[in-house]
Amino acid sequence: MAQAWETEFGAEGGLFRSLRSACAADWAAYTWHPFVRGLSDGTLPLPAFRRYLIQDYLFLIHFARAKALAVFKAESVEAMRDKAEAIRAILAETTMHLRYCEGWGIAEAEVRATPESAETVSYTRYVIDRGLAGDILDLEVALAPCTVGYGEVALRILADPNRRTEGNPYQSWIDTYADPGYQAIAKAAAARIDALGESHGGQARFAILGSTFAEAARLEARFWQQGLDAAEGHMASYETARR
Ligand SMILES: Cc1ncc(CN)c(N)n1
Repeated sequence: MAQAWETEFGAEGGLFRSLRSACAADWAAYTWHPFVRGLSDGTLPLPAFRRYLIQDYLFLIHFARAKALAVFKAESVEAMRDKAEAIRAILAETTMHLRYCEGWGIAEAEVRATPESAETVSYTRYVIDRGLAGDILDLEVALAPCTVGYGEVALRILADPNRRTEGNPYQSWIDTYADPGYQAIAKAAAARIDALGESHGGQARFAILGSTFAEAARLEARFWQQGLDAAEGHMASYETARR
């Protein structure tokens, strides 16, 4: 039987699912990364999460810029309106980040002053570049692994038999992406890829679109990995526990 996250996003035969299955190994490495499994069972070392979360705040600011580019490149006024709403949602997402940081005694000004990591720069600027060089479909395909992937990550966590539900320090992170509001955004992003695939020649452009999508999925996996790498001193016992 298919898992919930396999059927929840995009339509059967649509461009989103074709892109996801064309890079199945990269996609699985992203959406069920050891970092994600550590969020689920609550064993992720806190320094790994802290590093990730601060960089993710910076990531979201640049992602909002990429979405603003999607307003510029939009094919219709309706699409512009939807994207404007998506920008509002992505900036609202950062409130969760700031709540965690506040709990650690880290003020927003300090988060903003943190230098971007190579992983943050490479992922965000890659997406912006795909949008600048291409059309709205190239850009939306580069954006989709972010928006849809976290929807899938949350569903995988909810279905995880090892999930820690009591006293999980990462519960509010999980709640943010399992929330019906976020899930609806993720579904709409996958549906948009399907629709643009139809209207903008997705099949004829599949080779380049597939490589953009797979690259973004790999950049997502590296984004988690930077958290684990930053917590190296704490990692030996974590990795032993994961085996
Ligand atoms: C790196 C990354 N990818 C996706 C998301 C979900 N918007 C996020 N917050 N950060």
